Amino acid sequence: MAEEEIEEVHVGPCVGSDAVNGGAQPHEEGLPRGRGEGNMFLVWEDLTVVLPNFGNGPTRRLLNGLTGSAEPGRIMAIMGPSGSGKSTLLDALAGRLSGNVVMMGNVLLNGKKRLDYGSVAYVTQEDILLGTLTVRETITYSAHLRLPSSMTRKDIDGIVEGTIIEMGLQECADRLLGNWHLRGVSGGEKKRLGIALEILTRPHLLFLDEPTSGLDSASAFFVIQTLRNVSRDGRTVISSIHQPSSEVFSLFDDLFLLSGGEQVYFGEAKMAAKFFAEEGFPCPSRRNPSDHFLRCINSDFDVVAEALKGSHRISVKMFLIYELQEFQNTSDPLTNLATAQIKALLVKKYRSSDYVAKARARIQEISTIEGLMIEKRHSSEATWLKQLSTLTQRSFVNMSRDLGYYWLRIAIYVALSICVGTIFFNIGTSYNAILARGACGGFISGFMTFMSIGGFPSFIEELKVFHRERRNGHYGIAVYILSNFLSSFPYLTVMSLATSSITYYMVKFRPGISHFMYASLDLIISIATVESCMMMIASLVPNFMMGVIIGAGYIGLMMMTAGYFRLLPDLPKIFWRYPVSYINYGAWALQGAYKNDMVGLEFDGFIPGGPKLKGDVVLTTMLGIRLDHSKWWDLAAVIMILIAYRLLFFVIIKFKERVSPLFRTLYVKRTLQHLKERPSFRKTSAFPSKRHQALHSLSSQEGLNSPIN
Ligand SMILES: Nc1ncnc2c1ncn2[C@@H]1O[C@H](COP(=O)(O)OP(=O)(O)OP(=O)(O)O)[C@@H](O)[C@H]1O
Repeated sequence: MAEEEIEEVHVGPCVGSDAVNGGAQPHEEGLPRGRGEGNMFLVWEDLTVVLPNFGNGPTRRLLNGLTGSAEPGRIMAIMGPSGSGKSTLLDALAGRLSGNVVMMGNVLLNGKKRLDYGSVAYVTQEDILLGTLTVRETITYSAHLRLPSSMTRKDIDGIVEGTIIEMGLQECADRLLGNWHLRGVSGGEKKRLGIALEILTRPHLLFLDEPTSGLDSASAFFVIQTLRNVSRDGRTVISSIHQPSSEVFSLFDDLFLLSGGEQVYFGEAKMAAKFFAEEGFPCPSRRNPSDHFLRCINSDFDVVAEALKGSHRISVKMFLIYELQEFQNTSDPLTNLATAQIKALLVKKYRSSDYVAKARARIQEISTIEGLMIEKRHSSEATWLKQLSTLTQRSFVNMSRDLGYYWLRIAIYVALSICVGTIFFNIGTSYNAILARGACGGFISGFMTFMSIGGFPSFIEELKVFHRERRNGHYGIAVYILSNFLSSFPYLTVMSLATSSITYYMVKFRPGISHFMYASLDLIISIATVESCMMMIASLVPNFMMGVIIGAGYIGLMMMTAGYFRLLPDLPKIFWRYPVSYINYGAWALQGAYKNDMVGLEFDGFIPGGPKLKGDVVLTTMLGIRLDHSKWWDLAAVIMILIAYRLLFFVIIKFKERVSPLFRTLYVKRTLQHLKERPSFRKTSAFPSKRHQALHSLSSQEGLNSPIN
């Protein structure tokens, strides 16, 4: 039976088709084709994505009336030339479209408009990973973060090892991924790791954006074969792929072929060659089918040919012309047609072909499969406490291995402290020492905390991982904030203790262990506050350079109004004194440090041998410090500002997550209104059917992804 089908498929003698799967269809192999626990049937109908232009220019259709479906037990390739809309289609199906584009049409999961994808995973093109961890550590931490807390460590280790073997990562399992100062694993290994992280929890629906880009053909084959195995486990796998080899192509069950946002073909991958042959473009012998399809529909070839025809200067160009001519003359009846024409012809032919009828029938069948309940669940099943301990541990390890996070700063702190110690050495209690003590305190609580900005680049890297994991629903914001604080605290303690012990004993501030402890605590909290402030800024401006500039400006402002460069009572009352100096952690930290050092001390008077000046008097009259509250209140104020910054980080992220859908709804409404007013924006669909029109009107009534009328 399978062989008969191969005969039917191989109209064009392309190489590679079914070389691996032997032409058997998964549903014939008894794979899930119907209702079942966790099975995910995805249907998209008349899917259009537009990039609105509210000016006079035309609105761009990135995708135009696409219809298709994906089923459990099968792996689908989304193929097309560069810029044809592969990533946009994946994003639309996964509900990840960027804010500036608008989607119309329906995406139905198990017959229902998607409310929550539950166990859905998305592997992006970009590798966002912590370079300081090994492959095994990365998978292990991810497993502990997401797998049920009821699982034993042994069970989790078993799953981790299984995943490492499944993705062929054994050889590099104990190598670091690598960052700016660590040489790490190869790009292909990182790609495989990215996939490993997503298949770890066996998601029911898996999207992958070009998982084989940058891989050699053997690795690409290996990756797609693994994904095919995942699909055979009853999972639905959809992957965009650029130009697979014939061996890789033959691993796919279904193919969705795109060109310029138009649907050229949707159906079984092995039938695509037959479709092309039937429409007059058979795949020549010894040509890779995917190469043939892309050559037929990639209109960039026209541009290249045009550009080359006028030029005879370089032999390479001549060679390319020859290649093109050879392709046009010898391959098949497509001969002298421009690829733009071939593409238009194929799009038109496909719409009236049997393949559409077959696909439509299957989509209808899928839609009648009783809507399976998709539980609204998170992709993590670990308890909050387990997530907190795992994240804290992972972050701590990352900080310990990333030179730029703390170690470099600790070294600079030590060096600067020695400089401060020598400059203000044994400062004493002379009249002149009053201002010197003030200056020294101002420098330590100002510049030493300012240096925390140096950890910003490393923090931004960590934040990227947080955003990726957050988007995939691995854990909440609060657990991340707390884990970041806990993991950084030991480093802050080392940094502050090193600074205060060197400066304290060299400068000879107020003696006594309690005074030393207060000075250290004041510094720890101040540095933690600056770090929290940078965290808040990073949540607003995730761009590295912008973040550093804005952060430096903000902290500079805080230094200026802390009470050293201009005494607090002398600050202009409006704005600078009230409220800026009151919400300034530096002002409170400096007041606490001055009180800690000077209350109880006695200084020489202006006239040698004259009456001594009490520290309290010096503080109030010369340094503008109010003594109506103790130094502990000052410390409490800094702690409150620290908490406020962390809360602000939480609120900003939550606000962005909650409010952006509202803005998006408004944007969609405005776009639809705009398009309604443009008669030129006509609806085209590969599958014009009464059913999807009915669905459209339904979705309009429900205020869903409304179509254009
Ligand atoms: N958010 C967006 N804003 C503006 N243009 C966009 C947006 N998303 C996609 N596009 C445009 O839509 C077209 C298709 O992009 P897409 O990334 O989906 O193509 P692709 O087939 O995945 O390309 P490649 O193979 O090169 O990754 C491109 O011209 C791209 O510039």
